[in-house]
Amino acid sequence: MALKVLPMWAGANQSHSQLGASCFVQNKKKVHVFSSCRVNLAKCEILRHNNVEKKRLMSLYGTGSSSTDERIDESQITELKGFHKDLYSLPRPLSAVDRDPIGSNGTKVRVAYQGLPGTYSEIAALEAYPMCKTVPCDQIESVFKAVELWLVDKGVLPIENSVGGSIHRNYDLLLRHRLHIVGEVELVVNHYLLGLPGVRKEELTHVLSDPQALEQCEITLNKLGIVKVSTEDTAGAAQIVALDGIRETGAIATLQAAEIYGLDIVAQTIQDDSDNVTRFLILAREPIIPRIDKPHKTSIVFTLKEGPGVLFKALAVFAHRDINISKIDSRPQRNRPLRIVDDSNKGSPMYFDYLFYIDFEATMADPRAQLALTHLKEFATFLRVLGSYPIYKVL
Ligand SMILES: O=C(O)C(=O)C[C@]1(C(=O)O)C=C[C@@H](O)C=C1
Repeated sequence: MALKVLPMWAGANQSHSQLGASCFVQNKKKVHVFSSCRVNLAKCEILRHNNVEKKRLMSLYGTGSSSTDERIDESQITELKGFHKDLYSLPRPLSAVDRDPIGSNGTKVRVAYQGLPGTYSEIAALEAYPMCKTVPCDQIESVFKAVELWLVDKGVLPIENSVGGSIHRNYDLLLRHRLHIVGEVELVVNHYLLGLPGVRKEELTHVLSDPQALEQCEITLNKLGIVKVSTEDTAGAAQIVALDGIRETGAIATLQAAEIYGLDIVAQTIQDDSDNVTRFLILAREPIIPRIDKPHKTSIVFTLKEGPGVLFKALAVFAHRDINISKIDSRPQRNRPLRIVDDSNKGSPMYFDYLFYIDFEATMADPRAQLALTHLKEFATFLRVLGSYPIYKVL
């Protein structure tokens, strides 16, 4: 078999693992990631095709499995983790491939998202890479694993909403994994109330949806006196309504979900705030080379030593260099250890009083940003750059 090495590794050591990994990606045309039982029916043909390829690659790289299951499940992900182990301990070359993640059409890029087809996350993936192949995952954790294990190129993560604020469990995942933020997308989220064909709003007693979506429609739903029930994602809610066939149960989901699962639109724009915007991050294995010809932002997370005025000092490192801070968030961690991965991808539990997340408007290629972070390190007990990426602008 002819090995084709990805340009990403040019100039780096061409170890067996690197060649293996490159080959793995090059040959793996179609992938699908599920860690448990929810299979996306619309993608079954991909699974069938992929299984043959997967078995061939696994036996080729000594990770052989004779499983007849067509899905890539948790045990296979564990096997593949061993296979990629060496890769993680190597120095990370910067990627020039991804110089312009948002704006290029993203042909052949495979982007993982949580949920079934028709979620807002899938729409965000297509906004970032209009021609990409979207890959549904049953859990947000599987999105991270899919990127880490080279099953896909990118992952999409909802991170904050104009009504609900930061999605803290997703921020925690950023720390537990060692992926890099390479882009962001801001999506205007218009929620639709969906029901079985012919159902009227007055008939609905229960509504299913993702917890964030339910929160964004809380006032409207309370007025209607409808009982809210959480599901994994909005499209999953639509699928349950379609499969269960209970007239009294509706779903809050996208217009796309109504079409995919054959539901009627009972009401539209049902969010409490008409300017309902969710911000998504695009994650990748490698950081991008920050450009200086486009406005960028950098996301960091840090913890501080105890003492009076330390947060003031931390913010001053940016103010002194005229760097605008576009977001600041803190997260108490007092009694809860957080498993944090370091550069060698080894995880260790750490206790913090507070984690501070900051987005500032400069790239890591900007000397002002480098000086600010060097200064911050003087009193930070922990500091990680999550990524430098172009600021999303609505055209
Ligand atoms: O369930 C979905 O459709 C998602 O993409 C997730 C999600 C979120 O968790 O914030 C994304 C956008 C909306 O804010 C509602 C739900």
